[in-house]
Amino acid sequence: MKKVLVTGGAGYIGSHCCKAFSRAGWDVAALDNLSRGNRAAIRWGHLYEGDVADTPFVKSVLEEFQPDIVAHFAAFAYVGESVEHPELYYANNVGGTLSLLEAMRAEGCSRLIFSSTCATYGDPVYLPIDEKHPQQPVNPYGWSKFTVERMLEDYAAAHSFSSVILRYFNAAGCDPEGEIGEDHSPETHALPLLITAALDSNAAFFLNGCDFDTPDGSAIRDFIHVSDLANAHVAAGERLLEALPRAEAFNLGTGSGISILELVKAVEKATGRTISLQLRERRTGDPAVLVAAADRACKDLKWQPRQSGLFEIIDTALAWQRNKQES
Ligand SMILES: NC(=O)c1ccc[n+]([C@@H]2O[C@H](COP(=O)([O-])OP(=O)(O)OC[C@H]3O[C@@H](n4cnc5c(N)ncnc54)[C@H](O)[C@@H]3O)[C@@H](O)[C@H]2O)c1
Ligand SMILES: O=c1ccn([C@@H]2O[C@H](COP(=O)(O)OP(=O)(O)O[C@H]3O[C@H](CO)[C@@H](O)[C@H](O)[C@H]3O)[C@@H](O)[C@H]2O)c(=O)[nH]1
Repeated sequence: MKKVLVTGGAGYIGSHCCKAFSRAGWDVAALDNLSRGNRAAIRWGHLYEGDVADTPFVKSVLEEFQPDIVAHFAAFAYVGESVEHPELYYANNVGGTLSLLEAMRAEGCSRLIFSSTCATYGDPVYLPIDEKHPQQPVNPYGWSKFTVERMLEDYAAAHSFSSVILRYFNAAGCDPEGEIGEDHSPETHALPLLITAALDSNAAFFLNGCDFDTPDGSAIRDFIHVSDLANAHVAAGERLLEALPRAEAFNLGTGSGISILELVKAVEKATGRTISLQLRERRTGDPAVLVAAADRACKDLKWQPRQSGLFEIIDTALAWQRNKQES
């Protein structure tokens, strides 16, 4: 049986990937320190509880589980926090990944899927953004992920590492079967906060800037359903088993941009409620528009977003949040 070790497997995207790999017949184990994840999200395979930066621990996990590949999600992932505390991002995202790579090298495991981001591109110089677009991050989070991408290219050249770098646009939505979802504390992402503002009449949604150079003044993002992202990882895993020592990058998005104000209206429509909207300053490090060209993933990974219609994204996220409120 093919085996995948999922770092960050108790987190939002990592847990959905554990489910997708398991469904596809892989033996799955998660490695997570639960700093930002949830034990309840571990439903497919064993949890090795610990830190990716703990090299002896990671080596012992690799030795015991003997994965064919590692899917590396464990990281800090908030743009705003990275601007205020860059040290956390360089330590965990860059330092943690370096420790992981060294543990893998010591144990003879040389295939990795890496969770990267459209935040490595910075402010777009053309749209939609393809993989050849210049990478000029505008926040420390983006720089931390860009640095790891460079590390993976160097490890491919020097140490025969094979990696697939997946640059996600905005992950959203929840498992359509309701088994897992998005559970951050505190939550900072636009869609779950909008749903909370719709369901709870005491909550408001704070719009970060309405003076972007976009048709309605709010930022535009490319929302991709988390289950579509998960399926791309399974395709990447299969490709890695055959791969040459190189680092290949793929964008994962839909190619359609949605403004945050359009998202507000769509959540109001889905819930039948009015959202109390308050304006505040732009968040530092926030590009106006991020929209993907994902043709390379469609061609080489034979991947298509199939569940990323806005209705489906909101519907699955809403079902998850309603269920959480009731339990
Ligand atoms: N959410 C998005 O829209 C998005 C977009 C692009 C890229 N990404 C990337 O995808 C990955 C997953 O994002 P997410 O939204 O699921 O985040 P998340 O915070 O829900 O999950 C991250 C998981 O990693 C764990 N973790 C963090 N540091 C660790 C460490 N040092 N050792 C062990 N475990 C550790 C946390 O406990 C958590 O369970 C991240 O690498 C993120 O940068 C996310
Ligand atoms: O209360 C809020 C929350 C968000 N936003 C705005 O909504 C947009 C989307 O924000 P958010 O949902 O926080 O996503 P991003 O900041 O785009 O970051 C996510 O998407 C990135 C890719 O774009 C990933 O790299 C990150 O890990 C992930 O957190 C941004 O313009 C935010 O300023 C608000 O206006 N109010």
